[in-house]
Amino acid sequence: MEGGVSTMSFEEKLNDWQRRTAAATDKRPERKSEFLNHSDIPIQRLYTSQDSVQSEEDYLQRLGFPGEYPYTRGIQPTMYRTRYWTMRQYAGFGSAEETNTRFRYLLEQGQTGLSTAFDLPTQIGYDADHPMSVGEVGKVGVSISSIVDMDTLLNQIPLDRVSTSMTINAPASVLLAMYLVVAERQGVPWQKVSGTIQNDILKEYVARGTYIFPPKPSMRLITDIFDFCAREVPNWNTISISGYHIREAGSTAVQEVAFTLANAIAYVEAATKAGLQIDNFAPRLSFFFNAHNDFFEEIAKFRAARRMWAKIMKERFGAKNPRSLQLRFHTQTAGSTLTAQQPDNNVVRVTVQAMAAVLGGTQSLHTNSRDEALALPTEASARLALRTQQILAHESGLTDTIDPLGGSYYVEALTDALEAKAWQYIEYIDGLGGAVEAITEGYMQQEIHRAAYDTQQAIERGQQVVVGVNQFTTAREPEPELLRVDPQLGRKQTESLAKLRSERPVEPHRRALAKLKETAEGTGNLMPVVIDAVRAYATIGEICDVLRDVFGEYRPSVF
Ligand SMILES: C[C@H](C(=O)O)C(=O)SCCNC(=O)CCNC(=O)[C@H](O)C(C)(C)COP(=O)(O)OP(=O)(O)OC[C@H]1O[C@@H](n2cnc3c(N)ncnc32)[C@H](O)[C@@H]1OP(=O)(O)O
Repeated sequence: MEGGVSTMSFEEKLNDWQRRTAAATDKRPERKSEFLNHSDIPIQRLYTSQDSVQSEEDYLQRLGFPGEYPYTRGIQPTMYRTRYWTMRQYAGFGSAEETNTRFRYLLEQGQTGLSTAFDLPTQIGYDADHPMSVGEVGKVGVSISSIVDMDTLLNQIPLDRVSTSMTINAPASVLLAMYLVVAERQGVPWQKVSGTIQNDILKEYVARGTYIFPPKPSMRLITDIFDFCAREVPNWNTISISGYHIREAGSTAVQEVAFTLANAIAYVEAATKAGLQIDNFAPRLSFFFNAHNDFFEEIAKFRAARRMWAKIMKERFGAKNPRSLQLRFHTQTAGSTLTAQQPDNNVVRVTVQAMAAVLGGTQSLHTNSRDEALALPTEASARLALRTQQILAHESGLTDTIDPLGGSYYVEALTDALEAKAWQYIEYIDGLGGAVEAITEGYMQQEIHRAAYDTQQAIERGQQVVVGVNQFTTAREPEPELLRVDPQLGRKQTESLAKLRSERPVEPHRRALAKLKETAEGTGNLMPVVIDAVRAYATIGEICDVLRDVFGEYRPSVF
């Protein structure tokens, strides 16, 4: 020290602080000997400029400006200053009529997009009157067997103004066909229709389970949709490549990003191999991520995923259209973190998770309802979940500047760390021959199971606190009011299907299914023939049965 002015460099001062602090912890130890997040990334005591952006050049390379490559700070130049994310609550139960009522209620309450939950029979391509459907009709979502149900579901919903997401995978082409036929009946041109189908079969094999066909024909169905929509339904998001379910199955945040992007690479490869031009279909690929509990890790995850996708599309696939490089994603708060105990605590969890999604730059958001660990949400709890988003958008100030946590020493360091670890997985999966191979061998499944097991152990040992479950428990609380699905629905749907089958014109129906079979056996695009089958009142079960006959069914190995 000379004249009171320190001559120590920043680094020396920092090292000095580290030494002094470490010495102090000898007397008063920190809560844990090591702070590791769920992805096994060590969390330092302190982050400084040394861990973050190093220079203006480094900033331009790694962060860039919003709306510009590599999109770390967001895909839109103005983000929420121009338009909030779409508030898109996942909803559906019972009959098409009941779900239509819920849809219209949510829109009246200020929701800005729709998202459809289908029941299990619909998701695996069985009609409501199939023996496999008994006991499941309308349970986890709405029951849709034919265009008649779809017409009711979308009654008085203006399809040229409201965008609709449909969580449908193996039979995605059938539900998309139904949606387009309803639009046609409403007089809305397909050019004006917008929405998303999940259509992500690879994660069904890995984590979610509603597959029908083996990988090869499934990839064909998906590629056919990319191709058809690029020409006929240009505003339709043809796939929602989902890390959400991978995370719900117990993966880490790093695995969620890595496996999702590995699956996305497989879809792009399948489509380019089928002769599609990358910049024709890539702008309509979309993503779906989980917003879990670790606030900063989640924000970093979204930012890392965006940067990685931009690099993958530019460097690996040579995409030129900026829209092909932009990772656009929907987020849902983590269902697996909701607890049946003390359900009001879930409102707090959901708020924190939703904040992470917003600070991570999501395009669309579902906030879970407080009672979802117990049943499908009641109207009141669905409204509260929507209000949570509205409060974040309109009251919190989170939306007034772009990427408010950009430049945070910690968030930037964590973004880099997540990215580095996710690339390691992607390289490993490339080495196995890609995502389809990795899934067939059970690699992703085993990695997820290992992470899920570790979490469960940590919770059971009390190392990971779940408020109200393994700490801060209370005596039993009163049961909240729950939504119950009409137990008579299966019978009612069976009756209406019998009526449809007896009233529809026989010949067009027969011809449409014969044409579908012929096309499935050949190589033509399946979308136009599925649409014709829907127009001829073929049901989802009938269409999927034709495809089952030609394609066979997927039987998973046990991992
Ligand atoms: C758990 C459960 C289960 O397992 O069953 C599930 O799966 S539930 C799964 C539920 N899944 C979902 O709900 C998936 C939802 N996904 C989507 O909505 C989509 O795929 C999405 C993520 C791309 C979001 O699409 P979106 O239409 O809501 O939002 P977008 O961001 O595309 O915005 C709509 C239009 O506004 C434009 N726009 C947006 N923000 C700005 C801005 N700041 N400045 C200028 N323009 C803007 C966009 O470019 C776009 O126009 P243009 O189009 O012209 O560019």
